[in-house]
Amino acid sequence: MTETPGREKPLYEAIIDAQKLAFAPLSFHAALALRDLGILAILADRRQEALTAERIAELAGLPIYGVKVLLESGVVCDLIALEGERFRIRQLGMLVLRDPMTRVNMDFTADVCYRGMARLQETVTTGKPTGLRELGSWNTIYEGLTQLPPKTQQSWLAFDHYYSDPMFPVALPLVFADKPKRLLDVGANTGKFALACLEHDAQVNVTLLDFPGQLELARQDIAAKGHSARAIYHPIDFLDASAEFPPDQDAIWMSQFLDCFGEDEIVSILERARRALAPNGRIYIIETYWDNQEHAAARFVIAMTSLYFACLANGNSKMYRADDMRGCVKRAGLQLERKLERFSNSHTMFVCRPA
Ligand SMILES: C[S@@+](CC[C@H](N)C(=O)[O-])C[C@H]1O[C@@H](n2cnc3c(N)ncnc32)[C@H](O)[C@@H]1O
Repeated sequence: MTETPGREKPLYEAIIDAQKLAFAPLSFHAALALRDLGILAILADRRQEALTAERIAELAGLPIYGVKVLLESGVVCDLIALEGERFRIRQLGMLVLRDPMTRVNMDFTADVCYRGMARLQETVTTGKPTGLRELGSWNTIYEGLTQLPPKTQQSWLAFDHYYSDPMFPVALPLVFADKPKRLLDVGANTGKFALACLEHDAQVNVTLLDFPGQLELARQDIAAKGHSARAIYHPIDFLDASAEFPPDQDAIWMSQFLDCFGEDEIVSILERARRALAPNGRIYIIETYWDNQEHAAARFVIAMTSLYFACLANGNSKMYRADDMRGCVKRAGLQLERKLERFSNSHTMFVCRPA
């Protein structure tokens, strides 16, 4: 892939961008405080009338000094406009307050990544997820997912689900066009896709593969919806290359899963998936490739997510380019039967069969 450099910005704009980077952790916390202390909501609710700092402090029930500090940082960060002595919310402030993607990303950054990310340089030099120490003493974040503090776990799950859930209804007809009777959900997490499959097709049996804690959450949700009879829970550590998958699967589903592993691990997982296929079975790999995005915001979010994988998740995984995954597919003895590029906003589906 060749990146064509765009025209350079004027120097004065680049100087401001450089200062935004220099102060990024501070402006991040200012935006978070403006959001979570209710100041942005106060401004949004009274968008027609600009408010003085004193009035905002009064409405928020906060000391005037801190409110002024936040408001003024919000002004230079373009969240808030200053009109004479009064403040009014701007478009960026509205996005921080109301845009679901921005909220999910800010919560994930604040609750999961923020403290650990200060160890990024150590991660790069050692290849270890050194930031994970801030959350717990596991080798990977996945081992500890169900033991994270509630707010951290909630922000992790919200981030995961935000980028998966809307894709499931688009993917279901594609996967079920082949009428699979046995489907394996590899890295099933809390069972959202497995549950969607069980509700979509009354004939399908689904086996869920993940760590035991995640499977227990899935088991509860699937039982609550009355589908326990067609669900099998198979605890596994995918890093154990000798852990084969349950065989004779018509469809093997891997959604936003392979990005949790390094390339050699991906090849090992795909080889085991290949061996678990029934004669006409297919493997469905769904990923968001950072080099294959329509919108600059999606490309930015996906590329930044690699820093989380490095520093907090496991130290050797990342968001891949489509060609990286194509290479792993080939190494695992599979052929790419179909490639559905951005079949659902940011997601690309590889449909694979044994070569
Ligand atoms: C990013 S989530 C993807 C969840 C879901 N497939 C989706 O589309 O949202 C990755 C899942 O893989 C599981 N996982 C990662 N590494 C694992 C390992 N070594 N053994 C077992 N499960 C693992 C995690 O527990 C998590 O549930």
